[in-house]
Amino acid sequence: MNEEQKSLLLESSSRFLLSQGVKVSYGTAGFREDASILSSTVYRVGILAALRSLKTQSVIGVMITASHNKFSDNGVKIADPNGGMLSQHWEPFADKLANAPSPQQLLQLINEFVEKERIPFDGVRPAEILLGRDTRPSGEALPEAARQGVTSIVGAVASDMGILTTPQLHWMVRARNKGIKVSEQDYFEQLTSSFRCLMDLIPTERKVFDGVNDKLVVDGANGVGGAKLRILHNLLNVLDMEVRNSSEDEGVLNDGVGADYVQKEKVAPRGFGSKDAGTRCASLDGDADRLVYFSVPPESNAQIDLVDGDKILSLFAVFIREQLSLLNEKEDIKNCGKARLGIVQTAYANGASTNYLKNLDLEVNLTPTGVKYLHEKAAEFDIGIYFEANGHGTILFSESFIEWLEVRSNMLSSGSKGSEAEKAALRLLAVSKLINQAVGDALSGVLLVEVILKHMGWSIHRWNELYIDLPGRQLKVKVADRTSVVTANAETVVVSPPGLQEAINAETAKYNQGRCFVRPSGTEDVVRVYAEASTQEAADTLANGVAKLVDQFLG
Ligand SMILES: CC(=O)N[C@H]1[C@@H](OP(=O)(O)O)O[C@H](CO)[C@@H](O)[C@@H]1O
Ligand SMILES: [Mg+2]
Repeated sequence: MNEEQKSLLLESSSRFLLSQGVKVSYGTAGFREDASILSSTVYRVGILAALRSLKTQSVIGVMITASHNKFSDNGVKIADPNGGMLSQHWEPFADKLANAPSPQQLLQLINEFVEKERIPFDGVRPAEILLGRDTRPSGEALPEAARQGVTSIVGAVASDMGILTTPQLHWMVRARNKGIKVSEQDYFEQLTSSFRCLMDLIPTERKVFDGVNDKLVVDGANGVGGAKLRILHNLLNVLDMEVRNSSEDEGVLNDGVGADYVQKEKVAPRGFGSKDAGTRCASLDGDADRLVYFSVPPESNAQIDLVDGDKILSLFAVFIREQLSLLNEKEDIKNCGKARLGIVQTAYANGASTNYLKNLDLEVNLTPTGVKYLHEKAAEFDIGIYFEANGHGTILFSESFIEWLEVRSNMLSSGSKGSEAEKAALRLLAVSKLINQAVGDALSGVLLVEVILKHMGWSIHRWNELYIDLPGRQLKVKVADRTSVVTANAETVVVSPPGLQEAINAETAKYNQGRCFVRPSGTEDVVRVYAEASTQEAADTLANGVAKLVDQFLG
């Protein structure tokens, strides 16, 4: 770094001093804190993004959101060149940068990192950053802090893309680096055209819908997703859809609404009740990267029927598998049998979903919690489908498989127009354009679920009956130091403290179909306990028993 660069950094960072006593961490999904203390963090993430852009010589994204956290929080995360999460390799530097106590120490850190990573400054393409934010009022001022961070690197440019869902921003970064147009209109255009293509390819004999009514009602968590879904709905003009909880005029963001609340509490969000009994309902989270479905029972105090991320994954897997087997039926393209379809879940996936998928002869992989791990694993397959139980997930298509599909669909259409194999190839191509290839995206997820249900002729109840969830319970245990819990085998086994896993095993063995694991949360200061068993009562007792063990070993 030359002297001009150093003095620019010193000068601008003196305007964003760290609040006293604040220690932030990049965590599972970026920095999240009370919005009032975030401007220095966002400023520093601006610097980080510009450095990442120089290093990768690509466009980088900065998204200001705290997803499902409470209204008064906000947060910031980075989208890497392919639209995915920030490389894990850079996370320790992100932590150090955000916590550097003074401008001088900040400068020293940056200088050392630039040397170590050999970040090029001269004679290279200047850094370019896309900024996005959700609808939180605290997000109005924060993009300016990010912009000042970005422009404290000489020549760097920040483009403010305005209010977006997290997946829209990730989509734009990915598209920009592939040389594709990146406006919000382009995003909507890609989603609507691929959705229409899938609708046109629905087999005519299946167009009968076995549900009582075909209407979908969506809970927008009073966040950014509801308003965007309304736009999409108007553009499509073919879906019978009502969007509720779509802005702060209707209620507080994430307060008794949203996918996180619905999935964790297993209750209907505010604004939904027995009047919706039997109707297909869905819920987005605060920044619209998670999606769950549910239906409300007629009795007002009964539990909702939750159709979670595992079941969305299963629906997608059934559909993709059907298309691959249609392709296989065509004698001359048996090669597609080589297409590797992989499923990726975490240990939180309901055991019944994993059994169901394995019984379909699918390869199921487990990774640690956090989308960055699932995404990485799914990218190893020709088609990789990943979902967390909480509704964050997507379907990844490898570049080579897409090329193969394009060639095949062209060959097929010259030979046998309108064959089943050709339609299957076209459907898979349309899915690859509809479903977000960068991150889980509730808007594209809703459209894909809706069109697959129509394709299958399934109601939400038929879909929910793919398998019956095993009763489960999740608990949080507050301990002195959660980092003293060390796990292995995709977080299913505790290796430290010694003796804890043996005690968990002994407890779990007492229960029919018992399964239990514990791990330190990456976003909250707690150890999480997850238990499953053949009855709800047994799952509850197992979870409570293991929570006590955690307390005894670590309390
Ligand atoms: C059990 C659970 O839902 N864990 C969530 C939660 O992570 P924890 O590390 O468990 O706090 O937040 C992550 C980020 O949103 C999400 O990826 C993950 O699935
Ligand atoms: Mg989210």
